[in-house]
Amino acid sequence: MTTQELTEQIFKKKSFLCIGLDTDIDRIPTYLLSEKDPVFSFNKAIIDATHSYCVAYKPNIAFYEALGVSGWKALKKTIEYLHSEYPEIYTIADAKRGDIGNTSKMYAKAFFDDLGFDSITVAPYMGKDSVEPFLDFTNKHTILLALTSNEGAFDFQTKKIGDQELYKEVIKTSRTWNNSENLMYVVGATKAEYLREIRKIVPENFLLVPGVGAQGGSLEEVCKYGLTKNVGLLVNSSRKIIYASDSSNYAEIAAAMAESVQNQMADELAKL
Ligand SMILES: O=C(O)c1cc(=O)[nH]c(=O)n1[C@@H]1O[C@H](COP(=O)(O)O)[C@@H](O)[C@H]1O
Repeated sequence: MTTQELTEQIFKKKSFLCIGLDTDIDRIPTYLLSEKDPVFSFNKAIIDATHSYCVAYKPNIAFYEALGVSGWKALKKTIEYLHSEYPEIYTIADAKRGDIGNTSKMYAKAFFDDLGFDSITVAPYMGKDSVEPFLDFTNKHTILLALTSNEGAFDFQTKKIGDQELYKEVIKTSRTWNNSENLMYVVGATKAEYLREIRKIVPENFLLVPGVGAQGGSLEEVCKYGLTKNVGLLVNSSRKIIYASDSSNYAEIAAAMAESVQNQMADELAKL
């Protein structure tokens, strides 16, 4: 999906919500465990109930890999279901990959070609030749970790090299790489005030902002510093939405939670 198509969907649905499919077999309603593929059943119900309130889904690959072959099958069924039933939805493989060039190329093929995701999260630590194999793909986005939502972000990302913080160096340098127009950046909602500085470097790029909901980030603050005239934000919430209830009407309750976030987003978009 192109950036333009994503932006059109955002204005159409008045939402820049990304729902994280961090589907944990230990947290889904127990009655689903008797089903053939409990993880897919859960995802399908969540997607059917919430798709009109969001523009993107982000399965976190760890939750699927942890289950071995059955987890990978559930992931594949989930992405195929999205492609066939809701092709307008933008998909993010939260895989946080990145390796020497020929290995990155294989990761890119796995997530873009085989699974058909629109985008993937990538760690910048190994530099240009580890990221460019992802950027080679047309109409696919590479979402580079810039300033993450966790406490450990302060261990390295905000440390200065020369006269600027590492996360700024990552963003600035990545803009010189081949096909850098395919880049988006991860910035944690828990560090919303940093968005003011980040927007000076990347006034237009889309940012994936996780950390509202369970991690306590504020949507209002994120919008204050991060929204652009073309929106430029995908705000992710996982646990707060998908585990809003563990009763039999869990999908309905998740939809109500997603709708309330979408309503706040519609208010923010109305201010543009
Ligand atoms: O790349 C990510 O999506 C990510 C980056 C980051 O800085 N912080 C962060 O929480 N995430 C992911 O975003 C999701 C947040 O989940 P919740 O805290 O449950 O909303 C998880 O899948 C995290 O792995």
